[in-house]
Amino acid sequence: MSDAAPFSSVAIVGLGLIGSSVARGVRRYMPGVRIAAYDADPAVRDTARRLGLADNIPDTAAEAVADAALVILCVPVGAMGAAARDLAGALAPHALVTDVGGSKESVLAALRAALPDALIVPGHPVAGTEHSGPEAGFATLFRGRWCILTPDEGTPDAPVAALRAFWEALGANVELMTPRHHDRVLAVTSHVPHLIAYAIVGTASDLEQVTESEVIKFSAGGFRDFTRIAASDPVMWRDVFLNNREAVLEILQRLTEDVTMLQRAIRWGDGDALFDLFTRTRAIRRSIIAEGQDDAAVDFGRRHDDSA
Ligand SMILES: NC(=O)c1ccc[n+]([C@@H]2O[C@H](COP(=O)([O-])OP(=O)(O)OC[C@H]3O[C@@H](n4cnc5c(N)ncnc54)[C@H](O)[C@@H]3O)[C@@H](O)[C@H]2O)c1
Ligand SMILES: O=C(O)C(=O)C[C@]1(C(=O)O)C=C[C@@H](O)C=C1
Repeated sequence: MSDAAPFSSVAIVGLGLIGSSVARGVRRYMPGVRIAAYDADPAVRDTARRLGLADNIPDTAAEAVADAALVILCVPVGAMGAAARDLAGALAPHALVTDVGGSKESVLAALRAALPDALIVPGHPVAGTEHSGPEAGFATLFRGRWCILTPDEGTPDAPVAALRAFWEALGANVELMTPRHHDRVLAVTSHVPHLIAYAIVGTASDLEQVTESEVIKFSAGGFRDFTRIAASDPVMWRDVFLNNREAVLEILQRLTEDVTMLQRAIRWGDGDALFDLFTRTRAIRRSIIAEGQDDAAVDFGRRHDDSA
């Protein structure tokens, strides 16, 4: 185990974009930490073995987690319960169980129900791409990104500190919040934006007056950016919406009111209302960049820079 590594052995369950990025990150930033991994899909296990993502990739989840000090569930949020049930009775004593799911309240409930005696500290690295699968991951995915942990109030400090140190070793900045607050924040910053992208790309492809070839031909700029988001994994996003229903519906209601306001401004030629809103939104974009959080370009560089 390297000096900095907070866990001597980790088991990763689910070897898609996020699981394979964690595996690559552990190899690069915590050399010496033993990695075991499992994926329910045999083809993914084969690919992961070929890529050398872990020291051991057995054919059952129970074997993968048997000796792990940290178990990280990296499966779609709707599969968390099933993945956790596969581990029941197989966890090492004192193992810490965490996850990377994009919604937290329902995931925590599913993990608790499946593993009532386990020490669980849920997590969510707010970093990703529109790609999925074991070949899409890269070691630097979490660098400079936030990772949100949502421990219970009663959780002892030591495991939370160890998990914080783990994500920091992968390059992330860590913040703690309640699962409920997480779900409300992410509904605004991630979930509804994805829904809007899915909706506009679906609308464009349904338009009768504009042919599909025109949509493709003229998809520069704005629409093209939406198509990147709308190419994100259908299973992952179906599960996120079904598991963060309440917060997403609340934000959608607010959005609908704001869109109606814009409709009215356009109809009545209220240029000031449009100008004021667009000025405010431009300022938000600029403050995100000033905080170093915009990095389509940086990310592109990272992915191409990443030899792992
Ligand atoms: N993609 C992103 O941008 C992103 C970012 C942050 C967090 N997340 C979260 O990470 C999780 C994984 O997302 P991803 O993008 O890596 O998805 P992915 O589709 O790339 O990988 C998911 C993997 O989980 C496996 N799997 C499904 N059910 C399983 C089970 N019961 N047991 C074992 N393996 C199982 C699948 O075979 C697949 O290989 C999701 O919960 C998602 O919300 C995703
Ligand atoms: O950059 C992207 O492609 C993402 O969609 C990443 C993104 C996000 O919305 O910011 C997507 C889902 C997550 O759970 C966390 C991060």
